Amino acid sequence: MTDLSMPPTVSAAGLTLRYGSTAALDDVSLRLGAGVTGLLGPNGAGKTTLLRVLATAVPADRGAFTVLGHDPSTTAGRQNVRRALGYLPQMPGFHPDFTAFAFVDYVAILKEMTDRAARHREVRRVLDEVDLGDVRGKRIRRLSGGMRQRVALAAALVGDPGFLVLDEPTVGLDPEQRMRFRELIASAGEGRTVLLSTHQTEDVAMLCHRVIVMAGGRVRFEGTPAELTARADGRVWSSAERDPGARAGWRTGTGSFRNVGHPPEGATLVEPTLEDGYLLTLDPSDAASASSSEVTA
Ligand SMILES: Nc1ncnc2c1ncn2[C@@H]1O[C@H](COP(=O)(O)OP(=O)(O)OP(=O)(O)O)[C@@H](O)[C@H]1O
Repeated sequence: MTDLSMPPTVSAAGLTLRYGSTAALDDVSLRLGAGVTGLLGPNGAGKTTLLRVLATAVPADRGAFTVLGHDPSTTAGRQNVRRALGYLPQMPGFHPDFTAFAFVDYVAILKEMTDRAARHREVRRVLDEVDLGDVRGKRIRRLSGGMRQRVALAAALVGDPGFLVLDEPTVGLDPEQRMRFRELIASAGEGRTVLLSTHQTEDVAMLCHRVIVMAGGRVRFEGTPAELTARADGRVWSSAERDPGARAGWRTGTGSFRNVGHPPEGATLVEPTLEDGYLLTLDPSDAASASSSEVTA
């Protein structure tokens, strides 16, 4: 479990990054501890930008952060952050003619593993860890989408980094592959800090200890998945017809409507999901939600 009474492994304060008039990051502060933290937000919320800043791929205009005590504002500190880091970017750029082994080996060379025998042992170890030991000699273009994502995860795991940054790793995977990937992320989160950006609220509900919601470059919520779900307590109800007062409402498989918003007097309340809490947190017209989702950390 993430225990934030322990010193955080990653700590950021006031991160701000603008692209022209767009604030991709607007005064973002956060603390991450061991375990998997989910990062949710709509398209353009700033998730990828935050991950790229924390992975030292792009510098912030303002603000500061540390990873496992290393401060990337100096050259030496940045090098130490990179050594402590595994990064699975949104579009892992692998050459399709590489074999899985050759690609991960290439990443290991970039990670300064100069001893060939030790490096090859490490490449075999991480490929075994993601269950690709049997296909390590196969060319990447002959692997399925799920296997390619596992190759990218293996590359991120080279050197056993203490901080793992995963940018939408389950996008485009079928349910079975996604489930397999969840297992791998969960085991990767044992004893290390993982920040997982995703559009899948299910991923967050099933595997994260903590969740951060971003929108418009700002952190809108930070807490546990149960706390995010609880934001929709008393806000989801069923009805025979679509309730015109609902923020969202749809007919379910049973024929009744499921509504999210402010229920009318006497409504039949139903159990909320994490997705309901997430949607209400994002709703700018929802005053109750907006005020209590303010993050002070
Ligand atoms: N290199 C760039 N140049 C200009 N604008 C950018 C650049 N990178 C990001 N942005 C803008 O910054 C904002 C945040 O983008 P970002 O990719 O971080 O969002 P996101 O939450 O990861 O979105 P998605 O879920 O679609 O990946 C968006 O408005 C985006 O258009």
